[in-house]
Amino acid sequence: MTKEASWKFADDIVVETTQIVAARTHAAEVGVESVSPAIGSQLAVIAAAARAKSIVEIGTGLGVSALWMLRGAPDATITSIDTELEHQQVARAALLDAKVPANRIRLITGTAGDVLPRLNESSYDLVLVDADPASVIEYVEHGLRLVRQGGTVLVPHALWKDKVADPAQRGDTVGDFRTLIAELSGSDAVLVALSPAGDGLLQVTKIVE
Ligand SMILES: C[S@@+](CC[C@H](N)C(=O)[O-])C[C@H]1O[C@@H](n2cnc3c(N)ncnc32)[C@H](O)[C@@H]1O
Repeated sequence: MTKEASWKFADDIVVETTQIVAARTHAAEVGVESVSPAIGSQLAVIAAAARAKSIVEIGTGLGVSALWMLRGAPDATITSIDTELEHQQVARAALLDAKVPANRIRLITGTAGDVLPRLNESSYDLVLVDADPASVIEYVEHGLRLVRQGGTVLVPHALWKDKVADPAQRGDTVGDFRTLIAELSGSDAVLVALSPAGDGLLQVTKIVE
């Protein structure tokens, strides 16, 4: 068996809810890349294990990652940022359809770079970083400011289409992911794990305030 077969297996065994399947289909139709089923299920497990009550999501998309995180942490409030109002309208409908109470869904339409500085520091259990990859380092810095001690920043696509691990690959996004992973891995302020499922999931838990 190849690694590809194992990754396909990890995606294929996941059972998604009807709302997640619908959101994923809708996202594909409008060309938005949702987290894979294997990553989504991992997000749910992390959210559940953290007993997350407050989540920030950078990059709502059509709601796939939000639906997964709230499946793991059904009591959580999600604050999700996206530049596209149409994406968020579909995501809100999907979350409501999944019985997430309206008062726990806070969707902010805007640029993450403008919105993140306005959020309170050390106030969130989880921050998911999944918007424009050119700003991933900036968003993770914000994420680590926003999570409480013991909180976790999650970065899907951290292996960026298998390019991060390939020394022959160059480019700003690849370089930024390499820098991010290397710098965080050498930091005493966080615990870091890089899961190779899907397109990679970087998990960064803040252990020092
Ligand atoms: C990869 S998609 C998010 C997918 C979503 N997390 C999921 O798995 O269902 C990236 C989203 O980030 C949004 N986006 C791009 N640049 C942004 C920015 N500067 N600030 C906020 N959102 C941004 C896009 O509109 C898009 O909906």
